[in-house]
Amino acid sequence: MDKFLKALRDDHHNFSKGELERIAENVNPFDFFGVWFKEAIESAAPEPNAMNIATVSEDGQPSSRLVYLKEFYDEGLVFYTNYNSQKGREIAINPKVAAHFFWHPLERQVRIEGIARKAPVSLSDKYFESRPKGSQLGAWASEQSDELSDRKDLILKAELMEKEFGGTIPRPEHWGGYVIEPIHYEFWQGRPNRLHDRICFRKEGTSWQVYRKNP
Ligand SMILES: Cc1cc2nc3c(=O)[nH]c(=O)nc-3n(C[C@H](O)[C@H](O)[C@H](O)COP(=O)(O)O)c2cc1C
Ligand SMILES: Cc1ncc(COP(=O)(O)O)c(C=O)c1O
Repeated sequence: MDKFLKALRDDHHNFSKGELERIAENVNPFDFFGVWFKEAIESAAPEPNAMNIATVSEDGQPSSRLVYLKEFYDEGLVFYTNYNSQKGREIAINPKVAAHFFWHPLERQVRIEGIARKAPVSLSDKYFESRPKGSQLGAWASEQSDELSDRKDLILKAELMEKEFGGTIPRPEHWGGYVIEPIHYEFWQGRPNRLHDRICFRKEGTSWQVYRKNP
């Protein structure tokens, strides 16, 4: 085995930076997520809003990729993307998704399962307007996830779009937000000897069932 990989394999890092005692029954996991997210931003965690999103294809093949969490909306988590992308096409058929955050300096991860729905048009418009012009043109130029035979075509398309629109770039209909409505949360805090804390919330009707899982 490669000696670098061996060094990693042999580094049995003992998680010891925190603990997660039982959370009171009446805590809303969304608010709890907000507290952890704020702490992640305040920590040295790189890209604390980078979240892995997993979707599943029509034939059951999961795939995942990082996106940026851009806002909380109505107790949902919002990210923006191309609706015709692989993830967009998969969500259109099966809106069940999983989201995952890892905040290394805090030795914490959060797992979320939920349902993704397109964000209201007004929210997507507002966010699109706030993006740098280059990224706005990129959203027009990129047929995200489709095969690209030559990068030059992509650059050319962005230049053409710039000429076509001039000043203000409208939001393409195929680009916008998804709001993930969580139905399950897991808050994971690393603990010594692999005896980690895992506190979960499962939605039962309109309330949340809180329970602890074995590490
Ligand atoms: C840190 C990071 C953040 C990203 N954020 C986004 C994002 O917010 N939206 C997006 O469409 N792609 C984002 N990407 C690119 C995606 O990971 C992915 O390559 C792209 O969305 C195409 O995914 P798909 O083909 O599975 O649909 C990001 C990549 C990284 C590494
Ligand atoms: C293709 C793509 N779309 C969207 C985003 C995120 O949105 P924004 O560019 O507005 O930060 C990213 C971030 O890396 C991205 O790579």
